[in-house]
Amino acid sequence: MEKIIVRGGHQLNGTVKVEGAKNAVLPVIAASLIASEGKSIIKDVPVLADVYTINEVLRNMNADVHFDNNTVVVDASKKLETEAPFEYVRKMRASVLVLGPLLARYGHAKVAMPGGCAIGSRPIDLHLKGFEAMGAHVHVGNGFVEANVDGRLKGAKIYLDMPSVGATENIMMAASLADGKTTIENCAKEPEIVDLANFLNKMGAKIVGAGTETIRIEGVEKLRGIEHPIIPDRVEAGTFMVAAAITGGNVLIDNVETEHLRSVISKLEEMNVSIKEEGEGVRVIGPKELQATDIKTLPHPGFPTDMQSQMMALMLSANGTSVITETVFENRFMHVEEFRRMNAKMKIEGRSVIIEGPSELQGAEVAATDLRAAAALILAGLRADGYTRVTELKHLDRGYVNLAEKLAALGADITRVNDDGDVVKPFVHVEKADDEIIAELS
Ligand SMILES: CC(=O)N[C@H]1[C@@H](OP(=O)(O)OP(=O)(O)OC[C@H]2O[C@@H](n3ccc(=O)[nH]c3=O)[C@H](O)[C@@H]2O)O[C@H](CO)[C@@H](O)[C@@H]1O
Ligand SMILES: C=C(OP(=O)(O)O)C(=O)O
Repeated sequence: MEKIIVRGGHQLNGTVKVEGAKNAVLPVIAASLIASEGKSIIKDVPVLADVYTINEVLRNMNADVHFDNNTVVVDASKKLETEAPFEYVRKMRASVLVLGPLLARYGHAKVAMPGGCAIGSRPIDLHLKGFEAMGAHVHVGNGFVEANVDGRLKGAKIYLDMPSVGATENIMMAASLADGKTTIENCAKEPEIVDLANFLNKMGAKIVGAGTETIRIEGVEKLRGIEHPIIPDRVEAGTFMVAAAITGGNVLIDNVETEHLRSVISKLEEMNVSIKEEGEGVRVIGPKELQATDIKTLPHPGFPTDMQSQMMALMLSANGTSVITETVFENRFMHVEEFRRMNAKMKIEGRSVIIEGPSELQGAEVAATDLRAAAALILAGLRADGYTRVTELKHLDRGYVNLAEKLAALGADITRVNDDGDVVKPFVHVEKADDEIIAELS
């Protein structure tokens, strides 16, 4: 089993570049299934396990997919299969995002039901209600969800009980090819929704209002492949901001859209971290003493749940009592037990965690419980006394490109090793054939 070994106590200095956003590229690749003509050329794609997984989902449906040089090219113009089996959905919930495009284009889609995961139960009822409102028959049984429609989907007025990112994306993709107008109210406003709408509009869709709480879509008869660059990853950027802050370092983080990170920047500033825009990025300087603060996760533009565990790592080193309240996912505190192994002083009360800082963090063997927890444990390791060994790196590889190597380049004492203690490169090597990589992921 591979692990990352960090020895704390090194200030980070230098420049690091942020990759394209995982949560933007996955829906965009899924949306490329909708193009019945031409190729979709998706640029600035991060080399992540999740990207290989979604590419495999598409290949399995008979689409031609090539991934090289941070570019994914999808040709979905052939007749496609309309099913996604459990082996992919199990690895990555975002596989359900093929439902909307397939249903809209072929009138049929069948995808394994995603189960819960380490952060909560994560149902897809809002996606399905949206499809039903557009005239689809949805059947859930034998571990699959199957949706059918005779002819085209019909435009509809859809109100989401909560602003689900995935439901907004799935419905927006389906409505792009529906007959008539669709309105999605109380929809998600995340930057990744805007990126997907921009991609679809370039393909010929008619979508207005993405980034606000009402999206209006006028369906068109067909969409064609086009070229599109992916927005920078705001969560990776936020993770490096915390890395600079927790080590009292001075790091220029390049390729950052500060507008997407307002809530994170504002909280870091409350903790005495200095953040200044510089060129296409931000310079982050950690203070001598971090100040405690409180955060509550909320849909965008509120504080993102995907930065909750990294901020928890930072709060452990802050002076005073900090409170984190998680409102987006019901169970995203699995990392608390792992932090406790590092001598963290904190307790869970309902949906909140109370952190009495500063904790004298000690290196320990810890296991990543989900993707962001993996990053958070590494961040805590940058500060802790002695060696921290982080296992279960399959979570990390879903969403971070070369995190250990990027931190090492900034001056961290960090390596990734295999069972024999030999230093390993990250699991993905662009020069390898896709099928070799898939074999490693399985
Ligand atoms: C690939 C991707 O983009 N993943 C992101 C996406 O996940 P994802 O799209 O799965 O998250 P949602 O916004 O849909 O989920 C938010 C909340 O709504 C609930 N819900 C959602 C759909 C539904 O039909 N019924 C329902 O009850 C979920 O259980 C959760 O409690 O947004 C999350 C919230 O910002 C992020 O943490 C994830 O990183
Ligand atoms: C929860 C996350 O992703 P996913 O929805 O793909 O599980 C995440 O990116 O932190």
